[in-house]
Amino acid sequence: MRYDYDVVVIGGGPAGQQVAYALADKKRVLIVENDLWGGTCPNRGCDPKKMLYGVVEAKRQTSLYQTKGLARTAELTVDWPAMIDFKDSYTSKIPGATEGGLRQANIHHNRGTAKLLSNHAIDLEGEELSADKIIIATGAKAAVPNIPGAEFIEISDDFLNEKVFPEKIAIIGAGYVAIELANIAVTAGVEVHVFQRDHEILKAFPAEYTKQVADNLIQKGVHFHWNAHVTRVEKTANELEVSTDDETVAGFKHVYAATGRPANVAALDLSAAGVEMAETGGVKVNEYLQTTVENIYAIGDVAASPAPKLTPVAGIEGRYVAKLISGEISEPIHYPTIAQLVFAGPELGQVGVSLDVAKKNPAEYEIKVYDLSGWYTYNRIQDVSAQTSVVVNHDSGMIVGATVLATNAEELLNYFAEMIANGHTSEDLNKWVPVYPSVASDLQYLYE
Ligand SMILES: Cc1cc2nc3c(=O)[nH]c(=O)nc-3n(C[C@H](O)[C@H](O)[C@H](O)COP(=O)(O)OP(=O)(O)OC[C@H]3O[C@@H](n4cnc5c(N)ncnc54)[C@H](O)[C@@H]3O)c2cc1C
Ligand SMILES: NC(=O)c1ccc[n+]([C@@H]2O[C@H](COP(=O)([O-])OP(=O)(O)OC[C@H]3O[C@@H](n4cnc5c(N)ncnc54)[C@H](O)[C@@H]3O)[C@@H](O)[C@H]2O)c1
Repeated sequence: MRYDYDVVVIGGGPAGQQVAYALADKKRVLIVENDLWGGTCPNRGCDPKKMLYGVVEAKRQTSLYQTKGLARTAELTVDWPAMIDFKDSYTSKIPGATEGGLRQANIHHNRGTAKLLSNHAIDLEGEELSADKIIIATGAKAAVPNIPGAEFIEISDDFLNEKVFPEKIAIIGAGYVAIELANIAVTAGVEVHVFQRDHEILKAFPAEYTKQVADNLIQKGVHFHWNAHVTRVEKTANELEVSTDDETVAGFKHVYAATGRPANVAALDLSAAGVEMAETGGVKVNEYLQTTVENIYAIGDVAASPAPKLTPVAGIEGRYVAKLISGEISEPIHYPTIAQLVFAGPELGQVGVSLDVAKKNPAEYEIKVYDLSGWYTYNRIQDVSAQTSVVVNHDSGMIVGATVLATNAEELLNYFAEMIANGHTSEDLNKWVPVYPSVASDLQYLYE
């Protein structure tokens, strides 16, 4: 049977693009996108978020040097509209540049919403196209609680595009998105209220560290409403009111939902091809990222794979499926060490064996806690609360996990990720001469 394409990729985000580029020279590939080429990460996720984070972090880090040689004659303030313009100067180029890249690589690409018609056919805006293999890479979409007033609730996409200083906002949820947006807003001078249904934030991270993140945000001025089940949002004149079981808080300019990002499958009509969803959410996949239909794969945020939903993971899954399809490999996917980090000023990140796992297996692991404020770099930048907990394997003596809460924690965490992934020991550290003084040269303190 001759199909129109060897491979049709649905979704032009980080996951879908990796497959398309990796197979461009080997297969007849079509990639389709119904919104912004580039997907969530560069248009309305990681990259624009970090543009705003950079601005507010500059403000916070400047304040660390107060009384240490940096005198402030006027208050440093965030100019919200200028900050959003700065972000737009980056994001506005993304869809065009992404499409240009596909064109240059001679990858067939079409705009439109794809819908499955069978296991070998899709409908693209009324046109039927057939393919030997179909890759579902449609990402995830923010969930909005189904409560009275849901029509007034916005999501992170809206926050990142808000041109007017928002004065007072409510955020429902306390996961990654909520904490990162709350930090940006409060540092920019916005009154921020976070409504969380229990008394925990950032559940993927160890509680002793997330408590510190919450305390830092409270110190910056965030109002946490714990055990708060938001029951309705009402509009009064130009303001919004948020009601929970216990209270009503008024005066909000915006109410944002940050209550998770379920798989984006609404338009796909998965059942037409026999593709099933996993009970936990996401498109059900096996260890080859195959869905319940042999020739249809799911990758990135849309897939119910066991890895965290992050851009580098979308890339790994995309490259894996491309190699599988081109016959370069035949083994199940193997995920390397994956570092995760919340940009919360200071940042909280973890990699490798978690503290929870280490605590449950004391015969195997030892946890070493380091007060980083004594390390040269953290003393120099005056981050007096910087800390890391390192998990060491008793038998090998090697570092197998780390949690870091510090300014620019991503740097230290990336070194830990490298050490863990490659099984580096203290002797290996002595084999290179990093720039002195720097975070890398500070690593010697781990073995003193
Ligand atoms: C606010 C925010 C901040 C984030 N920060 C980080 C971070 O700092 N670090 C990190 O690693 N990750 C971060 N993430 C997560 C990261 O953005 C995702 O993990 C990543 O974008 C997943 O890539 P993907 O290709 O699977 O999905 P997406 O990037 O969502 O791409 C899927 C694409 O498919 C398209 N599509 C959907 N349905 C159809 C259809 N039927 N037909 C055609 N096209 C369709 C969509 O329009 C979209 O462009 C963040 C996410 C958010 C929301
Ligand atoms: N720095 C990063 O790498 C980064 C940043 C942002 C997002 N992301 C990715 O995006 C994913 C989605 O982020 P997220 O913050 O939307 O989800 P999340 O799963 O991290 O957090 C969801 C939060 O919403 C709460 N919640 C869920 N349903 C609720 C309801 N009905 N009412 C009240 N609260 C409710 C949960 O208790 C939790 O606090 C993350 O898991 C991560 O993979 C990564």
